[in-house]
Amino acid sequence: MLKIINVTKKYPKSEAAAIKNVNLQIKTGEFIGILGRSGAGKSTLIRCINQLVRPTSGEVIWNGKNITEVEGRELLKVRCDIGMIFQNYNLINRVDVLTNVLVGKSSKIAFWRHVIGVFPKDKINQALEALERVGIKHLAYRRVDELSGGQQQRVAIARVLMQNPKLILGDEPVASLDPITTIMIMDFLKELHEKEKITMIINLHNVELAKKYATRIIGINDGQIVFDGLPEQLTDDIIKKIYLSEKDFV
Ligand SMILES: Nc1ncnc2c1ncn2[C@@H]1O[C@H](COP(=O)(O)OP(=O)(O)OP(=O)(O)O)[C@@H](O)[C@H]1O
Repeated sequence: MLKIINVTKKYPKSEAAAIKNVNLQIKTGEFIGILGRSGAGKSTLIRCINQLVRPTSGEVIWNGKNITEVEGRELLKVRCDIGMIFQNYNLINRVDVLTNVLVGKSSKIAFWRHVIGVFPKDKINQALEALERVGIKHLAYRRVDELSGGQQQRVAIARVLMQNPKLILGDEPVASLDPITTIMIMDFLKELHEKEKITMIINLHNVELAKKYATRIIGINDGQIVFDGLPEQLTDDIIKKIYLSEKDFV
């Protein structure tokens, strides 16, 4: 489904690469938890998958095609297949939940179509259905900035579901949530993964969460993969290998 071949990303003006020669193969139906300390390169890695960050070198093969140079409509199609949820939800504040589900943040045209009231009825019904699936249809006409963090993350998930994604990327989607809401959101992602066979690649700060939900864990340290295995293989020594940096020993 997804192959990451020798991917390196070096941001302009930074001395070191954020990720270095990363190689990964992800199969349909996996639930991947990515672990690593702050700055290890987790966000960069998942953003290289949907091309929000363009790799400096290497290839990202999505369903047989190298997407590192894909642009325009073709890139939009890839981003439809690969939904993404974020720590800060990435919603349009001051507008209602339904509008947020109907339009992506990047889709200004879709936003104006809504403002002038020309969204097709079937799209509205589809959005309401997505909200029902995440359990917040009753909030459809509330402004998103009046909702709790957990409710806002559900709106973001409903928006992604509108795309019928084959893969969902999560960039620390529960990092801003309290423990109970975290479990509710992670349970919901697991349910989507199991019932709808959506592949998940989720960055997580918390080892226990990764062990509980992921079918495979990838550990990144200093831009490189230092562990790739099953949750039960995550021993204390491996956790140290993921979280301790060479700089800690200097
Ligand atoms: N846009 C950018 N420009 C320059 N450097 C960047 C940029 N984004 C990230 N970096 C650097 O790349 C490295 C990896 O960052 P990244 O955000 O991928 O790590 P992370 O593991 O997701 O960290 P966190 O858990 O704190 O979000 C860091 O050294 C960071 O400072």
